[in-house]
This record gives sequence, structure tokens and C-alpha cells, in this order.
Amino acid sequence: MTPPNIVLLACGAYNPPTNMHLRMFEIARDHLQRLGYHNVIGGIVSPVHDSYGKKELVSATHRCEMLRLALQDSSWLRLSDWECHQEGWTRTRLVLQYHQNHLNSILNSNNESPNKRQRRDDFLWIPDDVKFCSGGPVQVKLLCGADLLESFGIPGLWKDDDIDTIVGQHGLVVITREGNNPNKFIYESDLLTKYQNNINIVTEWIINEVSSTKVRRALRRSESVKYLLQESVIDYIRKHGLYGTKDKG
Ligand SMILES: Nc1ncnc2c1ncn2[C@@H]1O[C@H](COP(=O)(O)OP(=O)(O)OP(=O)(O)O)[C@@H](O)[C@H]1O
Ligand SMILES: O=C(O)c1ccc[n+]([C@@H]2O[C@H](COP(=O)([O-])O)[C@@H](O)[C@H]2O)c1
Repeated sequence: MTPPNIVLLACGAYNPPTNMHLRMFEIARDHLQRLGYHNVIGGIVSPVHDSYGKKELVSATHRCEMLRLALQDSSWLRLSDWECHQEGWTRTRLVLQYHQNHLNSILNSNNESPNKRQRRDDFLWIPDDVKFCSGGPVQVKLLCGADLLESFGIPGLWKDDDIDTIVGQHGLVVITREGNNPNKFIYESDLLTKYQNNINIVTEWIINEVSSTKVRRALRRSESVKYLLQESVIDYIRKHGLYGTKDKG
């Protein structure tokens, strides 16, 4: 059987997007390549809908615009504003399924008519040097930090069925994060242990505890955030006076 082509999808608030949000994709792809998966063909960043209602969340318009700027130099990562344009918040399982179905339907129509490929924006981001037409379908895996994995254990937050589908059918790539212990968390969960082969833990040795919360705090206090975010994102934040930067020059 032809192995599936892997697309990594990360979801979150991106309020604002930090360099670590981008780095996650790079270290995940490196890790998978070292394990012999040379078929990681793309990465999707999917910011959450405004109605998710997280503290201090700026509008999806701003978050999408900041992500667009942050991703503009990447050849293999793209923003998806699909989640933001839905009527309300969408569960992550459905986001993964939407993208997987969407990419596979493009792939199928692409097989029928190669010219169609040129016309589909969605496809243009897949690097040309990737042997995408190996025939395998696309499998969209969830890329997340270890804190998101551990949020599976918060009572009532995620549906058990959704966790089953996300881990069993899509798969997880988890980046370690200070203060979390994903291996122990998996060990303590029967469900996650059952699907252990579908979970890749990527150890981030260059510990980088940047978080959007800390960046917002620094901005509010007029402290520098240079090198934590892309320059273009910092300019955007200042231009629009986001996160308390209004009137601070
Ligand atoms: N420093 C980091 N190390 C590992 N994963 C991270 C890091 N920062 C963010 N992530 C991951 O990025 C994804 C998107 O996260 P999110 O937008 O909630 O960022 P955040 O910095 O954790 O935000 P906030 O501080 O506002 O809660 C999540 O899977 C999260 O675990
Ligand atoms: O699908 C779910 O049930 C689910 C439950 C909690 C959080 N999520 C997603 O996890 C992402 C990060 O959420 P948070 O609260 O850790 O910033 C965000 O994209 C949410 O849509 C998803």
C-alpha cells in the first residue's frame, strides 16, 4: 500500500503568532524525516474562531493578517482561515477532517486533469520537489505542544470520541514544552497508550518558553519583543495598536 502523504495541521489562538509557532513545524518535519517519513508535504496553521472567547483574543482578522505576514517566507506552511470563517467555534476533529477531505478531493480531481492543479491555490503551496503524485492519499496529523496534549485530560474539554478519532485516525505530533511530561501523560491514559504508534513526541532540546501570553505581557509593558516574533508581525501590532501598544509609539 502506498504510504499517505502527511500534512501537519496546528491549531491555536495565535494571539499573536510567535517564532515558536513556526519553529514547531520545522522541528516536527525534521523529526519525521529522521524516522524515514520523507512525505511531509505541507503544514497548515488554523487560527481559532473569535467565539472561542479566549482571554485577550484580538479579532480573527488581525490574527489571520499577522499569520499571513509571519508565514510569507515559508515555502511549505500556509494559513487556513477556514476555521475563522465558520459560524462559530469548530471542534478540532472536524477541522482535521475538513482539511483531509478537502486535500484528498483536490488530489483526486488533480489526477483526472493535471491542468486543474495549476488553478487550485490550495495546491500551489505544496513544494514542487515533493513527489506528491506518489499516489498515496493525504493524512492530516495534528501538530501541537505538550500542553495541548495534556489538555485532553481536562474534564469536559474534549469529547472522548474526538480524541479517539484525532489520535487513532489522524495521528499526533507533539512538541515537548517546559512543565509538561507527554510520555507520562500518554502512559497514564489507556486510550493514548492504545494509539501510541500514532503519536510522535518531538523533544525540543533548545528550550524556548516563548508564549503568546508572555509576548502580550511584554507588549503591554512596552518591553521589547524583537526576535520573538517576525519583524513584520511586530510592525503590524504597533500599526494597529494591538495588545496595549496604542499610544506607545
Ligand atoms: N513554546 C512552545 N513550545 C511548544 N509548543 C508551543 C509553544 N508555544 C506554543 N505552542 C503550541 O502552539 C499551538 C498554538 O498555541 P497557542 O496559540 O495557544 O499559543 P500559546 O503561546 O500557548 O498561547 P497563549 O499563551 O495565548 O495561551 C499549541 O499546540 C501550543 O501547545
Ligand atoms: O476540539 C475540541 O474539543 C477542543 C477543545 C479544546 C481546545 N481545542 C482547540 O485547541 C486549540 C488551542 O486551544 P487553547 O485553549 O489551548 O488555546 C484551539 O485551536 C482550540 O480550538 C479543541
